[in-house]
Amino acid sequence: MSSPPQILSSTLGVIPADVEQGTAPLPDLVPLDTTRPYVTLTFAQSIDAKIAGAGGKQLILSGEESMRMTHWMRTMHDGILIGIGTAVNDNPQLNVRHLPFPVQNTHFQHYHHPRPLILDPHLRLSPTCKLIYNAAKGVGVAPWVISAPPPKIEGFFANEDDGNKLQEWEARREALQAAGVTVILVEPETLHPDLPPTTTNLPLPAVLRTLRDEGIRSIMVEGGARIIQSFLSERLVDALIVTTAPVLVGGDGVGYSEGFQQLPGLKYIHTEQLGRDTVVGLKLMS
Ligand SMILES: NC(=O)C1=CN([C@@H]2O[C@H](COP(=O)(O)OP(=O)(O)OC[C@H]3O[C@@H](n4cnc5c(N)ncnc54)[C@H](OP(=O)(O)O)[C@@H]3O)[C@@H](O)[C@H]2O)C=CC1
Ligand SMILES: Nc1nc(O)c(N)c(N[C@@H]2O[C@H](COP(=O)(O)O)[C@@H](O)[C@H]2O)n1
Repeated sequence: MSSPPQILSSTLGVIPADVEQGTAPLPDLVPLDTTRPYVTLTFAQSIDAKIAGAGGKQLILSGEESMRMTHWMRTMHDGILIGIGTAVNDNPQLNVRHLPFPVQNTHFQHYHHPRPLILDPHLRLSPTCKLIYNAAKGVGVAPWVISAPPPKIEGFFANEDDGNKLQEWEARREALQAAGVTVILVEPETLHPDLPPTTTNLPLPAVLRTLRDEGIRSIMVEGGARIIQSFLSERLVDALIVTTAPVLVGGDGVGYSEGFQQLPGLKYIHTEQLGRDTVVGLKLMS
């Protein structure tokens, strides 16, 4: 597959004729709400709708052809967003290494690589992860971590433990920044006072607005399970491209469809068989 498969042009749009395949994000990815980036949600699942094995074990579900389709899709977006659960569990690279080697250039310089964006409310990303290592070696784009400000310590309730937590948070932020990561803080929504702060999800509308303000016009959301649930149930999906591999994972595997309240209105666009996998594209109803 030396050019992007049809599922991508049918669902997302075509690359302008004067642009070499894979070298620039798609210019026509414009959401209805232009205060946020265009969102393409994409992942690979088994035929029993699991995205990982028991205990979150990473599974390579995509075959060679559909994996290459995913890497073409990565070139088409400004950013590639995952949750910290995936970053910690999979230690991913999020680059486009499965694309064909260009004749006259090095692979990394030739293609457009999306900026990795990690939703990480508690700064759990390791400063020695592959994303940071690759960027330091010049074979990856430095990730941005989207996080929340540290818990506020105020007057009467301040104690030594709170002070230590704040120092630890500052140390984690400094370590990430020293490793080349940009840390962006988004104010979390007001929590119910009885809820522990660990239950915080970053508010996606504010995250997306912040990313758009920082120049990110399109993102590909790759998962994992909780991130997929959040984007679908908050109806923040412009396109959905799902690869289904002909395997069964079983009841212990990780699914993504619990807890949906409202779903985005998506219309069917295209199905393509890539090797043994079936890839389906849907788009937001206009
Ligand atoms: N087959 C596929 O295509 C893919 C499979 N996977 C698999 O998914 C699994 C990981 O999924 P999961 O554990 O759910 O982790 P996620 O990658 O979905 O990350 C979830 C974490 O992101 C943080 N977060 C911040 N804001 C939000 C928000 N608004 N909504 C949801 N989460 C938010 C929270 O961090 P905190 O806990 O710090 O508060 C949360 O726990 C792995 O097993 C991985 O292999 C992942 C991607 C693709
Ligand atoms: N398209 C696709 N197919 C699979 O079978 C997968 N397991 C995933 N996982 C996602 O890709 C990330 C790994 O990326 P790198 O190979 O390290 O570049 C992984 O973390 C998931 O987000 N995707």
